[in-house]
Amino acid sequence: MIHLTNVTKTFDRFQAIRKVNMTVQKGRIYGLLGSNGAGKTTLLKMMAGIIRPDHGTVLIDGEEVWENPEVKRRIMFLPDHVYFFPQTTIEQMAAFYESVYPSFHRERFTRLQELFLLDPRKKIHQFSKGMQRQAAFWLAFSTMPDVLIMDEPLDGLDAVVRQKVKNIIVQEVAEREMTVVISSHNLREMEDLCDCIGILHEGEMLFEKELDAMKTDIHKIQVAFRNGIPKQFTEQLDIVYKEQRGSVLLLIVRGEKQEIVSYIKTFQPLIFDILPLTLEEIFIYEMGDVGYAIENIIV
Ligand SMILES: Nc1ncnc2c1ncn2[C@@H]1O[C@H](COP(=O)(O)OP(=O)(O)OP(=O)(O)O)[C@@H](O)[C@H]1O
Repeated sequence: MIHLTNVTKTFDRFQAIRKVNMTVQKGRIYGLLGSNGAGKTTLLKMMAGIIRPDHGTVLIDGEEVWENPEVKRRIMFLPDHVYFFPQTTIEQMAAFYESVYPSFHRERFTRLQELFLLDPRKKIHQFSKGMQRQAAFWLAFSTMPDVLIMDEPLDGLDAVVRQKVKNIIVQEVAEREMTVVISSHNLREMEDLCDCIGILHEGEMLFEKELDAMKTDIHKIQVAFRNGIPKQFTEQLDIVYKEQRGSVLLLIVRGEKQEIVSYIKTFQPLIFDILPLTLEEIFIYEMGDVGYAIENIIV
């Protein structure tokens, strides 16, 4: 389990992370979302023991990560820009990983070659960007990490490789309860992959929730009435966003679906649709709630 308590990080005088609490259960896939500059990379680097927090604790299975080689051997961090030693081949990097990570699995490394289709004897800097990222995944999966932390990891991979990588992640989580933290701006992909979502904004955790619970708690509603919108109609709704288009009222509403349906039906609407929100829409409206401009974004 990963557990962050009151984590704060300041660069010069700029507070990039403010009192963040975050929990990732073992064997779960946690999606860390946030606007540009929200602090995702900074937070992931603290989780991986690369940056030291100014205050607060970052624990993995109860142990502090910072300057703790025992814990760090069980973690694999994939940064947004992958790095290899200059002039090395995948095979040479594998030998290095083998010397550093006791869990490195030689057989698995050989087996994964069928999936990644890269020449392990070729210098990595001669590969394309996407191929270098594939090499990073190949090496990472070969170390059999207990905790995999990834910063926008699938960017630059083609659709086939993306699917292969996602399949391996899901399989590793199911088979040996690997714990995964992943940051991405591709919310559709996160929606498929993650069990739990945390939204970071200006260095603060807005909220973290199970994805399923998040989706059953917020709804998109289209409603129209024969003689215009009744006066008290919106009074008892927890409205996140409201827009009127002609006679149709578009609403984003929080709450339990059945209660909302029963309430709206008492006003005998002419048109009434209630739809779940995608993760992308939830993100947009949650960000709207904290002052991100979201006018005319509804579809
Ligand atoms: N080494 C550093 N020195 C000074 N400021 C930094 C440093 N690293 C990050 N920051 C600042 O901290 C804030 C958070 O940056 P971070 O890279 O963590 O954001 P992010 O959520 O990963 O953004 P993006 O989605 O754009 O990649 C930004 O304002 C950034 O300028």
